[in-house]
Amino acid sequence: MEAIVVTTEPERVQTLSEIGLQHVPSQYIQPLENRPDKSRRKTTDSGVPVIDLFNFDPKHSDQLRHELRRACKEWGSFQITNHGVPKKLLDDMRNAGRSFFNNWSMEEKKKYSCDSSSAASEGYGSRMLVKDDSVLDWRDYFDHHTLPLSRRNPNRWPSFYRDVMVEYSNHMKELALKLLNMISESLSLPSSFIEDAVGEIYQNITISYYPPCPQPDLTLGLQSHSDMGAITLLIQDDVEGLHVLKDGEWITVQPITDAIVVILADQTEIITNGHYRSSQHRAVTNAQQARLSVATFHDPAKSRKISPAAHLTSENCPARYREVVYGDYVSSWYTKGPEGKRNIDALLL
Ligand SMILES: O=C(O)CCC(=O)C(=O)O
Ligand SMILES: [Fe+2]
Repeated sequence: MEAIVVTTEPERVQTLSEIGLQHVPSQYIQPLENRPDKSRRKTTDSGVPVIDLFNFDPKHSDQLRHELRRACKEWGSFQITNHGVPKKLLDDMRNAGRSFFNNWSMEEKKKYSCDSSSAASEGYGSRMLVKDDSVLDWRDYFDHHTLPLSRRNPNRWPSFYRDVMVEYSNHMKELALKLLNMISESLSLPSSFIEDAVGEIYQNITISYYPPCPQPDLTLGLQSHSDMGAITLLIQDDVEGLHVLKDGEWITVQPITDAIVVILADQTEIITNGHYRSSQHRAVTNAQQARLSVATFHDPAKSRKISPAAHLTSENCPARYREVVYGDYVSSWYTKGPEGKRNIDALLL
């Protein structure tokens, strides 16, 4: 007998927030061990590294490779300044997201709804995973398929920000490739090594909107995970909420208006044979203010095979990860859920 699948449109978190609930619905309550526990959160110590890129001036490249090496080894995430992306473009992108989430009616927004029954579908949604027994994130988002051009269809995006999105996509791709090249060099690999291993870049841009939450201590804006692809470039507004895990402690990534947060993702960990680790991160909520971030993901094609660089393996340092077809990795992430870094751990030899 064929199963009957009821696909009711899921509730948007913004609606729950705006009707003024005192208590969040039970599906949003995290198990005790995942709740943001303030006593375990360091805020005073040195935060994630902030690296000045000096607009890629070759005068600074030795120093830069050194700083990148440290940040990638010890953190897997860092902030960059003087990255060459116009500050106005960062603001335009944030303002585009704010206008959509704050100024559009729910009816207008829902015209752009993603297909909630399939993973990673483009558009406006709330639920990230396909499985429906997982705790829900206190987040709404709008995902855009931006690259390669064959999967870009700006008609699926609100017309008022199409030009901004295209310009932002171009700048982020260029920056991501420059960073991957420097990251390769920082491991004494040929400069294009990671870029070549990843192949054609698949880029998605996700605007995340975290409405105020009446019970921030019980919920997460986005559960703990590492990103699946190669490298993520993220901008946030001035509301704190992004945490990265470092030596068992959750560290707040302090908002810096003109900086871009770089997050190494799982395929970079595999390619570098674990010399560089992907960063485990999460977003928390707060009761007062909505928070907005824009994450740009750079991933391999689904058919791409990813494996550790031969240069980084030897008799003393054998390959630590099994080769994986990227599309299989993505399917397992969406069906099992990220649960921290469980997916990449499953590839460990
Ligand atoms: O909103 C944030 O700061 C984090 C977003 C994120 O980690 C993601 O979309 O993968
Ligand atoms: Fe992420």
